[in-house]
Amino acid sequence: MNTYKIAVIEGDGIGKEVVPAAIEVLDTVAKLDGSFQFEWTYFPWGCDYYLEHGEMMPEDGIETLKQYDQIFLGAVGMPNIVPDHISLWGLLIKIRRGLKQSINVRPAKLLAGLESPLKNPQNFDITVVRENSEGEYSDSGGRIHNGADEIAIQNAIFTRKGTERAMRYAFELAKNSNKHVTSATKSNGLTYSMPFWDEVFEEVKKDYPDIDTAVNHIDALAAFFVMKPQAFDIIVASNLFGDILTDLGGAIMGSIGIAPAANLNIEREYPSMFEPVHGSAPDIAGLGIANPIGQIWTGKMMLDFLGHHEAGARILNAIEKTLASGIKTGDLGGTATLAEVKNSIIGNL
Ligand SMILES: NC(=O)C1=CN([C@@H]2O[C@H](COP(=O)(O)OP(=O)(O)OC[C@H]3O[C@@H](n4cnc5c(N)ncnc54)[C@H](O)[C@@H]3O)[C@@H](O)[C@H]2O)C=CC1
Ligand SMILES: CC(=O)C(=O)O
Ligand SMILES: [K+]
Ligand SMILES: [Mn+2]
Repeated sequence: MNTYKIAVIEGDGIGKEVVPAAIEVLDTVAKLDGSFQFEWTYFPWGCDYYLEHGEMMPEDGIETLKQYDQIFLGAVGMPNIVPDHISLWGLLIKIRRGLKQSINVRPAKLLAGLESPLKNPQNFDITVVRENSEGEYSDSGGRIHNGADEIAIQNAIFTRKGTERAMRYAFELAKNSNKHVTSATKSNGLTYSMPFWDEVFEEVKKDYPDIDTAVNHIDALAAFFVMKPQAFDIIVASNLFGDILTDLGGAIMGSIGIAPAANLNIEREYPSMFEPVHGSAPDIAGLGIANPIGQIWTGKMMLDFLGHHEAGARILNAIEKTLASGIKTGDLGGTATLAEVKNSIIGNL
């Protein structure tokens, strides 16, 4: 019997609701499978912790996390109490970088039983490979002067290593699944980073002569997500472009509340972190009405990463069955509670 030691960080807002629900689902599927089990260790890190301790996680938090196989996280952020850049850089982004989770994989596909807000959604099935360690998410810059003279500078960092790594990951995914790769650029507006991005893409694609490629500016790409999402397979995008595009990916599925994600340490040197696309949703936190599917599907991605593809497929099937039977939370136009959706998924397992 394999025992996986998982560090659990529920975080803030609806993270505290959707994570326990997903853990119940994962424990159920483990029992049914019989070949593995989870050992969950909870860390109370987040904005409440910050109010008490003045930091989002302890100083040795990254070292602590290294002792676990994987990390299962909900969401971080309570913007009315802690400024978002402090909470995210103090926990979420600190872990992504500290544990070299350089790739963020975010699928978006039409699920059975779900109505897309698109009028005519074809059977789209997209995987966004988001560069997760650098790019526009940067703490390089500064603010000087006050009032009318005030200046803010935010640098974007693009290294050859990081750029190439994300692109190669996308091409490898495409190679193994007979798909094509689209690069998200904006080299008409950004004069250094995105021309560099385009050059690296041209170089990397030479190593994959059998894989079809396309290059789209991110603005047009966003429009195509609405008009013809079926045109895409694998998309490789910078940190910020991938961030924005994957909320849109959630939206065209039906809700960002169902969109899953995986922050991968592809070298498997440190734990990876599995957390859904959505944030802490302060507007609905504590009401028991959040959609747990994003977190549950994220659990499926963790199972896939651990090599339990059959157990993972079971979860997605159970999710689709629940949706097809009309049990949906408010974000999907339904009236079910979080608990009702979770219990239905467990029943379908
Ligand atoms: N990875 C993370 O931990 C992320 C954290 N955040 C943080 O979350 C906080 C709120 O950010 P927002 O921009 O409002 O984004 P958000 O994703 O938390 O919420 C956007 C909208 O989607 C809805 N929503 C999100 N997840 C849902 C779910 N599972 N079920 C039903 N409805 C859901 C919310 O109710 C809200 O109306 C901020 O502090 C932000 O920094 C935002 C995005 C990612
Ligand atoms: C912070 C955020 O929105 C994300 O990483 O998806
Ligand atoms: K999240
Ligand atoms: Mn985001």
